[in-house]
Order: sequence, then structure tokens, then C-alpha cells
Amino acid sequence: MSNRLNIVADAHIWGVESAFADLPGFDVRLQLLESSEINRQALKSADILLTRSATKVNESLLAGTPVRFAATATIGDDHYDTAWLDANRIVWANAAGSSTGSVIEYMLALLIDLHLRGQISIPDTTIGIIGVGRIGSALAEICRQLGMQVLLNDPPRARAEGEEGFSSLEDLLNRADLITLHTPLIRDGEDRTFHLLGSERLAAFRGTGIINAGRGSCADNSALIDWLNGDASRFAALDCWEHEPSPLRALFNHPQLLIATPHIAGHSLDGKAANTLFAYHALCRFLNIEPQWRMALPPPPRATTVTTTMNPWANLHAAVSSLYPLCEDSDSMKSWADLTDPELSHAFTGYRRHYPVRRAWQHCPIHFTTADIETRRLADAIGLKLV
Ligand SMILES: NC(=O)c1ccc[n+]([C@@H]2O[C@H](COP(=O)([O-])OP(=O)(O)OC[C@H]3O[C@@H](n4cnc5c(N)ncnc54)[C@H](O)[C@@H]3O)[C@@H](O)[C@H]2O)c1
Ligand SMILES: O=C(O)[C@H](O)[C@H](O)COP(=O)(O)O
Repeated sequence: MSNRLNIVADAHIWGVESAFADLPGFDVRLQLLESSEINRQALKSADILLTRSATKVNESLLAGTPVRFAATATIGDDHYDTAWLDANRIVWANAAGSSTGSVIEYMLALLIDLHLRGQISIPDTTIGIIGVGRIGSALAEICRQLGMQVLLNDPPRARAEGEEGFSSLEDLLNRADLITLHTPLIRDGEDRTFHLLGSERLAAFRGTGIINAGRGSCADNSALIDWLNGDASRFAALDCWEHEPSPLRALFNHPQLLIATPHIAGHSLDGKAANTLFAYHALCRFLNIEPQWRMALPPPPRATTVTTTMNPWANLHAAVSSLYPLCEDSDSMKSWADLTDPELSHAFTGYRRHYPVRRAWQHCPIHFTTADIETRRLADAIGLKLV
């Protein structure tokens, strides 16, 4: 490769210019485009492609272009045709592990919110986690510390590591009160997750709550509406939707859809910055150069004081809401019910693009006015930084 390096990148990758405009030993030409502008013509002299999830990276985009490396600043890589990329010796990377903490914080804010609403009682709940990778396994550990019974379903892991500790999907659907999806989107094959939760499996589910922060199409969204309609005690909380950025209105506006968010579980500032950092490191490995870029994140916020009560869960809820007001995201999305179709997809994309700053909890000191032992234990379990 000559020293000239043509990089085409999605303009909405966090910090893209500061990370990629200057790579030691290369004369970089960085072209920032909207995802809708990334097409074969735009790549006709590109060596490197950096995307988010909106760009489908496959034969029809890359065939005949000089692109030799493509990275997505996301964990999910279902928009990459990895078999075709491998077969054509185009090196690719995702940002596996980057925003795990952000998704966990979304999940904890959600579980604590559901508890405070009286929808679940955390210590009395059996949670079924489908997809026990980085996110699912970290979540499982915290859920156990919160006193939940945890069932794990992950057939690829069960095959590789042995069945012990894993449940079949049928068993999980039979025994869990609440299920949460943390699978990648896999369209074919033995481990297909496309419509993993379809009408038959939903009919077999004996619990009342469903969460999806994996990928929208892992649950059949029309079947979810029917399932919610089938019993008033059922509820769901969704961050990922089929047909993003145009989710089914009848789903996100359903009265039993308690929390609706526009695919922002991984979008804490620290999560987005880590997305970029992981893609940057992957490119540095490809170019065989030492990484030099350092993320410039704003200084951590001052300590938040939380006036405590006798109820440890209420204390936890107050602290978590001060760090991540999840209901504000949900109220915003719920307010889109009457928009026209183009307005809805614009609102969905725009909300994600201009997402309010949300910091990782480890950087945000919390001061409880008085904290009983149980409040402190729970706060430690969910990763709050107490001062
Ligand atoms: N909502 C968000 O903002 C957000 C953010 C980050 C990641 N995600 C999604 O979360 C997914 C999981 O992320 P991760 O980092 O934990 O990935 P991971 O690869 O570490 O874990 C995925 C797990 O799913 C398992 N799996 C595969 N097929 C399965 C099946 N048919 N049934 C059950 N389990 C199956 C795998 O064996 C693996 O252990 C990503 O692929 C992405 O789609 C969403
Ligand atoms: O997979 C991930 O990392 C997240 O789901 C990510 O937020 C999706 O990618 P985006 O649409 O933000 O590019």
C-alpha cells in the first residue's frame, strides 16, 4: 500500500475526524459521508471504509472497489457480509466489547424502573437471558447479585462448553418470568436468531415480560403485538426494532410496551467513544502502526447527592435516574405516535444522532445522604461510584 490512504467514513461515527484524520506514516485523505451517500461510486478510490450499522457492507457495495479494510464502529455486525468479505480477502472488524457497559447500564436502569413501577419484584423474578456473550454474561452476574434467579440460553456456547449451566430455549420459556434478548442477528443456519421469538415461541412463554436490546428482528414484532394483546398482564420493553428507523407504530405506542427507546442502549458517551476506539485499534492493527489517538472525553461530572429513604430500591432508582433518565428516552419515543412515516424515521434517526450526553456510571460520583448497608450493597452490585 502506498503512503496515500483514502478513507471513507460515516460522518456520524463519534470523534471520527480526530481519530482517523492523522495516522502516523500515512498521508490520509478522510472523506466523511452520510450513510446514505456511501455507495460504490463514493468508494471508487477508497482503501478503507468505516461505517456504522446503517451501511450494508457486501458484494454490491464493494465489488470492483479498491477497499481492503472495512470496520464498523458497532458491536453488531449483521450488516456485514463477512463470508463474502473473507472470501474476497477484505479485512473487516467490528467493535466487539466496546459498548457492553452502556447496554448493561440501560438494562439495569430498566430493571430498576420496572421494579419501582411494581411491574416486577427484582429479588422474586426469574430472568431468562437469551444470548450469553459479553453482554448477557455480565448482566447475568449482576442479576444474581440483585437476588434474581437467572436462566441462560446460548446453544453455541452450550455445544462448545457443555450443557451444564445452560437451559434449552423451551425450558427457559417455560420457567422465566422475564426474558431478555442479547443475541446477534443471524439470518440462517443452526443458530438462526431471525424471529427467534415468533408466535409459536411467544405462545409457549409462560412469563409476562420481554426485553429486546439485541437486534429488532430477533423478535417478530407483529407477533409481539399479538402476544401483548393476548393478556393485559403482559408487558415489553424494546430498544431494538424491526424496520428501524421506522418501527411499527402499533408496537411502540402499545400501552403494554412500557419502555420504548430508539436503539440507544449502547449510546452512552463512553460507549460511543469506545466504539470509535475499537475501530481505530482495528485499523491500526491492519496498517501495522502503533495507536496514538487518545479519546478526549469531558471531565467527569460533580457528585450527585441523593436523599435517601428507608427503601433501598427507591434509593437505587433515585441514583440511577440521576445518571440515566431512561424514561425521558421512552417518553420521547412514545410522543412520536402521530408523526407521518417520513417524520417518524427522521425523529428516530435524529434522536440517535443528537442523543443527550450520558456518562458511564463509573465516572459519576453518587453521594447518598445516609446509606444503609443494603443500599450500599445494591449500589456496589450495579457499579455505582459511591463517595
Ligand atoms: N441495543 C444496543 O444499543 C446494542 C449495543 C451493543 C450490542 N447490541 C447487540 O447485542 C448483541 C450481543 O452483543 P455481545 O457483545 O454480547 O455479543 P457476543 O458475541 O459476545 O454474544 C452473543 C452471544 O449470543 C450467542 N448466540 C448466538 N446465536 C444464538 C442463538 N440462536 N440463541 C442464543 N444465543 C445465541 C452467542 O453464542 C454469543 O455467546 C450484538 O450482536 C448486538 O446485536 C445492541
Ligand atoms: O451493535 C451495536 O454496537 C449497537 O447496536 C449500535 O448502537 C448500533 O449501531 P449504530 O446504529 O449506532 O451505528
